[in-house]
Amino acid sequence: MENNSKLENTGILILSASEFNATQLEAKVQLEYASFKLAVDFKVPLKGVVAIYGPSGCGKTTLLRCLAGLEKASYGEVTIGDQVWQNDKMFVRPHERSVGFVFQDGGLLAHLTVAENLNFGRKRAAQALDEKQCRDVISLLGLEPLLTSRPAELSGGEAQRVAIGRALFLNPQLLIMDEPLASLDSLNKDKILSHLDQLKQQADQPMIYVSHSASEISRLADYVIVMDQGEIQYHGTIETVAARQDSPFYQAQQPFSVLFGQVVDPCNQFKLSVIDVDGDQFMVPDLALEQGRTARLHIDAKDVSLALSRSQDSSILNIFKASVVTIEQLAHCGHCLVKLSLAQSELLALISQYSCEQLSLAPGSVVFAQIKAVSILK
Ligand SMILES: Nc1ncnc2c1ncn2[C@@H]1O[C@H](COP(=O)(O)OP(=O)(O)OP(=O)(O)O)[C@@H](O)[C@H]1O
Repeated sequence: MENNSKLENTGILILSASEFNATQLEAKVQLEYASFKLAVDFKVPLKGVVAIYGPSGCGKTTLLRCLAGLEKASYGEVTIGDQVWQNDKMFVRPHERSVGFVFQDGGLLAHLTVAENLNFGRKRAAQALDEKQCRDVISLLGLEPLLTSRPAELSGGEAQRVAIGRALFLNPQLLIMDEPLASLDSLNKDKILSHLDQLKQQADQPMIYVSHSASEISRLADYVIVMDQGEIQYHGTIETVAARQDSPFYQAQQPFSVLFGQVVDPCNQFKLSVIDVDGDQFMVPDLALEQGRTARLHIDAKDVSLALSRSQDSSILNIFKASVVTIEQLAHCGHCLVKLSLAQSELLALISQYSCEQLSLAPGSVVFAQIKAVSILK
C-alpha cells in the first residue's frame, strides 16, 4: 500500500479488515539494539486500560512498537485475542493490525484542518467509524469548536485530543498510547484523563497506555505491567500492583490504594454518595453516579490516619475498623507505610515512625483507619 510509511509517521496504523476478539494479549519478544536488550514474555487481559509503567529507557516504547509491528523483533510471538500477529512463520504487517497509535506529540498534519486530520486515513480503514459514530467521538472529546482550526492554532491539550480522535475514527480494536499526556500541563492532563475515562466506559475500548505518572496510572489503569531494564518485573490488577511492597508507586513516594465498590446510595440527604466496598461503606461527595454502578476510589496513603479507638467527635466521615498486616519503615522520609486489612479489602496508610511507635503498632494490631479524602475516579 503506497502510503503506509506516511501513515506510520503520522501515527495512524489502522487498516485491518478482520475482526478479532481482543480479550487477551500474549507476547514473547526478544530484540537487541547495540546497548539495549528487550526480553519479555507475558499474557495479560485486554479489558479497559492496560498500563505499562517503568523508568525512562526501560523499553516501554520499544515494546509498544513490537506489539504494533513497527519493530520486527529478532524473536517474536504476539497473539491478540484469537489472532496471531507474529510467530516464527508469520508477521502481520503494521497496517494490517487493528491498532490505533497515539504518540507523545500527536503528530497532526500541519496543513490540514482538525476535521481533515480526523478524517485522514479513514477511507483506507476497512472498519472506520460511520458518520454518526464520528460525531459521537467529536462530542466525547469536545472537538466541535476546533474542527476548522489548523494544528498551529491548537493548544497542546487540544492537539492531543484531536490525535486521540483521529485514532478512534479508524475504529481500532486496540488503542495504544505512548505517554500521550507527557507534554501537557496538569489542567490539560486532567481534561484528557476525563475524556479517556469516558471512552473506557462508553466505548469499551481496550487501550494500552504507557506512562511515567503514578497519578495517571491510578486514575486510568485496570491492569499494570511494570518494566525495568528491558524486562517485565511483574504485572497484575491496579489494586494488587499498588498494594505490593515493591510497587514503583512506593518508590515514587506516592503510595495509594485503589478500591472498587458499588454505589448503594447515589446522593443522600447530605449530598454524599455511599459506596459499598466489600462491606465497608464509604461516604464521598456526590458525584452523580447511579445506584449499582461500580465506583473506583483512589485513596492516597498520606490521607489515611490511624487511631486505637473509634473517634466519636471527629469530622472525618470515613472511619473503618482494620487490622495491621505489615509495617514498612521508609528510612528516607521517617515515615512508615502500614498495610491494613479492612472487611475484605486492603488499604495503605502513610504515618510517621513516631506515631507508629506511640501507638505501638505491629502486625495484627487492631486500629481505626480514618480517611481524610477519597477521590472517586469512575
Ligand atoms: N532504534 C534504536 N536503535 C538503538 N537503540 C534504541 C533504538 N530505539 C531505542 N533504543 C534504546 O533502547 C532503550 C529503550 O528505549 P525506549 O524508548 O523503548 O525506552 P522507554 O522506556 O520508552 O523510555 P522513555 O520513557 O524515556 O520514553 C533506550 O536505551 C534507547 O536508547
